[in-house]
Amino acid sequence: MSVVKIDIIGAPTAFGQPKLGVSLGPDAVRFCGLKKHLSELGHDVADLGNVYGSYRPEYGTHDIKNDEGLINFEQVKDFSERLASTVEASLNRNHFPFIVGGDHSLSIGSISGMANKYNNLGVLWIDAHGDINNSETSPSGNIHGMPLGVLLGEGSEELVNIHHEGAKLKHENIVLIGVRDLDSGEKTYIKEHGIKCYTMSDVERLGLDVVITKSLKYLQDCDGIHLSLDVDSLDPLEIQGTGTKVAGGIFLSEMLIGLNILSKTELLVSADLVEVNPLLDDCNDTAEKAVKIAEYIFGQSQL
Ligand SMILES: NC(=[NH2+])NCCC[C@H](N)C(=O)O
Ligand SMILES: [Mn+2]
Ligand SMILES: [Mn+2]
Repeated sequence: MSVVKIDIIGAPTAFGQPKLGVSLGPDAVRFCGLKKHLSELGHDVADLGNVYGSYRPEYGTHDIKNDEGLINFEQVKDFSERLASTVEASLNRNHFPFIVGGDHSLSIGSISGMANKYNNLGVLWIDAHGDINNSETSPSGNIHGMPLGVLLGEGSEELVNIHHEGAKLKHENIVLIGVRDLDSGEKTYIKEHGIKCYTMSDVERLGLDVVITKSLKYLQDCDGIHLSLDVDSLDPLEIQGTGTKVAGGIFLSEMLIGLNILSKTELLVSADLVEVNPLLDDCNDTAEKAVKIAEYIFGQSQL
């Protein structure tokens, strides 16, 4: 990757899911030297601090469901608006917004913030989950299981219209990678809309390097690519500190091979790194690994 101006944007939201601690993710990752490590790769790195909405996640409000069954709806909406504005401002300075979470509902805000500049944005979604539910298909009401659904224009209109009206992504511009725990409504949705999907079995069969190479080819006509990486895509044997672990995931060594390939494309314009929860972690080990992942996104290599 050529040298970029990286804006680290902390997105300490926890409203998209029920477990305390994920709002501490951005600081846990900072404590492992995120800024220093990215700077050592030659990039010009600024840490913009954390984005806060009007509600503070550490006080915990995981009990309010709206009429559509969405939990913490007002909080997620409010946070997403703020994050979208911060991301857009970063883009307007021609910087690379690097959003560190926080739960995965934050991608509603981050990707909405990209959509004014990129009207043909590609997304690589590396995750154990599809996060493509909507108010109808969600088994839980947790909005971190719905960001892709929202960005594709499904479900709650108020969430769909965040930052500006309408869907922010096209079905043909999304690639799901490493998924192994899809809800039945998600499976139907993916098939009906022909969404490109490399399941965990595909990753095992082909290798993550081949999967990423194929994905980049598939997205080659996009005007930019956003990476959204949920740390629960990794195997729980290596990643303790995250809220919805699923066995049989990607190992860190393989993730780094894939990211090394990704880092070579000039189309990569923004990224989210989400779901690090230090309260579920073992001595901040997951945050350490998240920093390693961040380094490889920005061009680190073993030699
Ligand atoms: N970003 C995540 N970890 N998402 C987990 C989602 C789990 C489940 N599919 C749900 O919708 O509730
Ligand atoms: Mn996940
Ligand atoms: Mn996710």
